[in-house]
Amino acid sequence: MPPIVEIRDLTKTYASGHKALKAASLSIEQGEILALLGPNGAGKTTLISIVCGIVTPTSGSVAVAGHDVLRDWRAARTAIGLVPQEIALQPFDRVLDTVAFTRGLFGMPDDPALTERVLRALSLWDKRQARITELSGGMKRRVLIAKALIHEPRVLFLDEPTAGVDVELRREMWELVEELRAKGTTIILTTHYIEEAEAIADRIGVISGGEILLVEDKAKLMKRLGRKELEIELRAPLADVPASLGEWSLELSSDGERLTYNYDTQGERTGIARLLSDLSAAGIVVRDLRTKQSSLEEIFVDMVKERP
Ligand SMILES: Nc1ncnc2c1ncn2[C@@H]1O[C@H](COP(=O)(O)OP(=O)(O)OP(=O)(O)O)[C@@H](O)[C@H]1O
Repeated sequence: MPPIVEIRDLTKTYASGHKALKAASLSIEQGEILALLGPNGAGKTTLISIVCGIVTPTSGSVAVAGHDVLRDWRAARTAIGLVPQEIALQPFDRVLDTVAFTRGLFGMPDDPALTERVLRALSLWDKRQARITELSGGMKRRVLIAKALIHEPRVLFLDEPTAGVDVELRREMWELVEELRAKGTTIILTTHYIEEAEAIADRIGVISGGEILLVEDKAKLMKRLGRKELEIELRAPLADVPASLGEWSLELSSDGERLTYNYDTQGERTGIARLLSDLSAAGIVVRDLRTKQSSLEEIFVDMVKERP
């Protein structure tokens, strides 16, 4: 199946001269949940805004459900729902009208049964006659989601859906995202919360300084997260790693006093017992051992730190 969203060599230079995106490319498969992780100012909102037709790209192309977002913008827009970061709602409108009106904006006839389904799914049905101003922040955010879903988009963009929301509501949102995906909706969310990406995404994309640094299957990334380091402190410094230990791919510190062994915690065996016996057979005396696990957070921070 062709990707539902195809982003190719997308760049955006704002009028200020700021390069918010530098040749970003990304393919999003139908039915997946992709989390875009990145620090403030990385270019996440710019990327989403271009896909949704709110910002014009400087160069590159984006197609949604096979429709170019510039040439064929109407068809592309119909395939997309966007839940923006900022809560922008008319304070005195009623919940039901706000949501139903949005469907009209897409040139679609009113569908009271669908409106009820969407509002019920978001626990807003009891509040349908409330004015926006009478709602809590979390409820307002759910109204934004209802507005984004009411024209039955195939792709839903959530720009930091749980920023400033309490833990309980955050979990409710995650469940909702999972339900939508089960119905076949493709979901792209941006987030600062690594645990959010871990909890719900199928794939994780890391963006920093306008570049997509990595897009990887979460399970694979978790495997990488599962890597551990064993630091072996030696009684006497080594000039080189002996050839008999070649199979272990050990790294020797520049002062020759430490060896580092990387291993996969999810593998059946770590090999540490055999490594220690091989070290002893090579006449190497170990003074101390330390293990260190790299977390997704560390991987993320390291990747992002290397960029300007
Ligand atoms: N309209 C604009 N004019 C000029 N610069 C802009 C404009 N919009 C965004 N930028 C700049 O582009 C860069 C990327 O911004 P963007 O909002 O895409 O980042 P982000 O990854 O969504 O950040 P955050 O996590 O803070 O929401 C930032 O440096 C921002 O200041």
